[in-house]
Amino acid sequence: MLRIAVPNKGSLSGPASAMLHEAGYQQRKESKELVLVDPENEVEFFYLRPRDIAIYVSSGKLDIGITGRDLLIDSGANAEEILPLGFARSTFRFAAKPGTAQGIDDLAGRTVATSYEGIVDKHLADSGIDASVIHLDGAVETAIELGVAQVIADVVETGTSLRNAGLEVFGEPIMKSEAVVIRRTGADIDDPKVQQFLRRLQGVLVARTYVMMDYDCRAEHLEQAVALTPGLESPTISPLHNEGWVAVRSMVPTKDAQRVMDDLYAIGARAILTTAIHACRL
Ligand SMILES: Nc1ncnc2c1ncn2[C@@H]1O[C@H](COP(=O)(O)OP(=O)(O)OP(=O)(O)O)[C@@H](O)[C@H]1O
Ligand SMILES: O=P(O)(O)OC[C@H]1O[C@H](OP(=O)(O)OP(=O)(O)O)[C@H](O)[C@@H]1O
Ligand SMILES: [Mg+2]
Repeated sequence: MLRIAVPNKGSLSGPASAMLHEAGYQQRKESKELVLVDPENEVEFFYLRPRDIAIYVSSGKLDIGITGRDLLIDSGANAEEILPLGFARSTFRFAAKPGTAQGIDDLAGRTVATSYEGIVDKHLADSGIDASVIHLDGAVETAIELGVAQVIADVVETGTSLRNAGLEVFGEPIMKSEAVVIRRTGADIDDPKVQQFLRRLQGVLVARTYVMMDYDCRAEHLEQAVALTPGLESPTISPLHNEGWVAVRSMVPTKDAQRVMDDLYAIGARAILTTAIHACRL
C-alpha cells in the first residue's frame, strides 16, 4: 500500500482532499478521522498537521505527502518537491508599519516575528543581515501592535490580514509557495504505485486547466484554425458530410477559450463548442 500524508487542517486541507477525491481516491468523511484506508486503490491516507508532513515523509515512514512549498523549506527536512499542485498559492513577505522599513537592510538589529523561522533565518543569513527572530505560532500580524517585534515575515495571499493590521509589505518577496507533492529526497520515484498516483493528480491538473473544443470549418481555413488551436500534440481532423468542410477537435487552455472561440468565429468556423474535461491521462 502506498502511504500518503494529507494536510488535516488549514488552507491546504480542503483543496488537497478535493483534488484526491477528483483523482478517484476515497477521502475521509469527517475531520476527526486521522487515517483512511482505500483498499480498492491500495492507498492509505494519513491526515497530519501541514507543518509535520515533510518530517514524516523525510523519515521514510510515509511514501508521499502533500504540503506547502514554504512549509517544506521551513522544516529543513530531507524531502523534495516532485509535483506542484496549483492551489494554496501564496507569497512569503516581510511587512511592517508603513514608513518604518524599505528593504532588507533595514532589518539589522531589529526583531522579526514569524511562524516560519527556518525560512527567515536562512534568508537573513544568505543576505548577511543580523536580526533577531522570534517564533510565534500564528496571527503574527498582531506582534507589531503589541510591541513584540518591529517586523513580521508571513504568508500573504490577498493581503487582507496585513491591511487589517495596518501593515504593508516591503522588500523583495522571500519566496512563492503553492501546494506540492513531496517525497523523501532521492526516494524511488519509479515505483509504479507512486507513478500511478502522480499520473492521476496530473490528470486532474490537466482537466482543471483545459477544455475540449470542437468546431467545423472550411478546409481552406483549416491551417489558420489549427494555428489557433494547436492542442497538446495535434488536433483531430474528421471529414464532414458537407463537401469542403472538416470537424476539428482540440484541447484549449480554459483561460483562453473565449478569445479562441471569437478568433475561430472570425475566420469562419461555426458550431464551436467547449466541453469540460473530467479526467485524463496524457
Ligand atoms: N490565506 C492563504 N491563502 C493561500 N494559502 C495559504 C494561506 N494561508 C496559508 N496558506 C498556505 O497554506 C500552508 C499553511 O497552512 P495553514 O496556515 O493553514 O497551516 P499552519 O499555519 O501550519 O497551521 P495552523 O495555522 O492551523 O497552525 C502554507 O503552505 C501557506 O503558504
Ligand atoms: O493575505 P491573506 O489573504 O490575508 O492571507 C494571509 C493570512 O493567512 C494565513 O493565516 P492563517 O489563516 O493560516 O492563520 P494563522 O496566522 O493563525 O496561521 C497567514 O498566516 C496570514 O495571516
Ligand atoms: Mg496558518
